[in-house]
Amino acid sequence: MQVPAVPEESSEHFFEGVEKLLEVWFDESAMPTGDLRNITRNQWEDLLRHVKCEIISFAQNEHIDAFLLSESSMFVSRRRWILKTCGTTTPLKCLEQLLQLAEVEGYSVITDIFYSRKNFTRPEVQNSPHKGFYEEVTYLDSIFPEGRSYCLGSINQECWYLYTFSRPVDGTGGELQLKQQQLMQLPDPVADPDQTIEILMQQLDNDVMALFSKDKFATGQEVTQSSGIDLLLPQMHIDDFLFDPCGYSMNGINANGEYMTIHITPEEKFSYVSFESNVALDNYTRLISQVIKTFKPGKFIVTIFANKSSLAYETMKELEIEYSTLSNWQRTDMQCCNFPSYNLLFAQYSRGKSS
Ligand SMILES: C[S@+](CC[C@H](N)C(=O)[O-])C[C@H]1O[C@@H](n2cnc3c(N)ncnc32)[C@H](O)[C@@H]1O
Repeated sequence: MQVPAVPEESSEHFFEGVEKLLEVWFDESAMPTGDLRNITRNQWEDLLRHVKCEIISFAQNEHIDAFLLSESSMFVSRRRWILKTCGTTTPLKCLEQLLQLAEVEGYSVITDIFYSRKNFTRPEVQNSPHKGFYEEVTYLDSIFPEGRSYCLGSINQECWYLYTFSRPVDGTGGELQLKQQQLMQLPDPVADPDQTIEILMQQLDNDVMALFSKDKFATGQEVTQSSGIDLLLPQMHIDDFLFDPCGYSMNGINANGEYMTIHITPEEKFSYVSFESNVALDNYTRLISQVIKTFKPGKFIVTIFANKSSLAYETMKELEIEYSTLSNWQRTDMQCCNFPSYNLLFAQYSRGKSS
């Protein structure tokens, strides 16, 4: 596979590892036989032209299609679409085409949308409508007038932006449908996994980052095994890619339709690693520790979205113990938010001076 060359944003080499993450869920009640996976590869390629990225690899199972992109990943399941792209890509620009393609599948109502990203390292090199969060919100508001936008963390230092809209659960379908289901003893229609953890890491260990380069390994598969990425969630079927001269991306999918995805920008001056998964665990503390031990960041952000209220709070309590004042980690921020159908944990850590 011929991967396009990294776009030069200025004479000094720089790559923005920080991704823009877009997740859209469609209402299936009007079209129970609808399926976003009927959208063809050509249609996805056409849609991704608006984003300015390309498909470089593909894997699937009976629940989920996983595309590895020249700038990160796209996951397609029956009624949920996820696009994660880095660099100077423009993911919001494909939204209107996505809605048209979904409508052909019978999906005309969105139940949830999440758009999120960490603050960029170099916002000035981004393209419209991603030149700033206000511009992104204005663009999203023109499509989803009821969306809400938030900033977690410190607006003048490290932060994480979120734009979200959830269709209210009211008599127009949600609550009524649920009551009818309970009366008829039908299973909950929301069978798809409904939690997402992201760990966004920076200032990574040089020796670990040196692994993700063509100097050390020829293929993604070799570096997946040597780095220990294959041990993080062992049930995942992995599709990986090692960029030339450096850089790494992987998608993992399992038999339950859950996914994981890791993207690595190893260049020392702007090193960045992201880990994301919707794997259902009762508590994420062990997974977080394993990811941190694998990549050895100098600072990281954790976000957990879950519609099970206990999950975010339990993990929050344990994180407080694991990364307490007794360890070398300093918690710079921690916030917990209740949204209409989800709870969100946001926590930010950096290594203490002594470590
Ligand atoms: C696509 S990967 C992973 C991006 C991801 N968002 C992350 O976490 O950093 C980006 C890394 O691959 C390198 N790279 C090499 N060739 C590339 C290409 N054709 N397109 C994008 N990145 C490339 C970049 O310099 C960077 O280190």
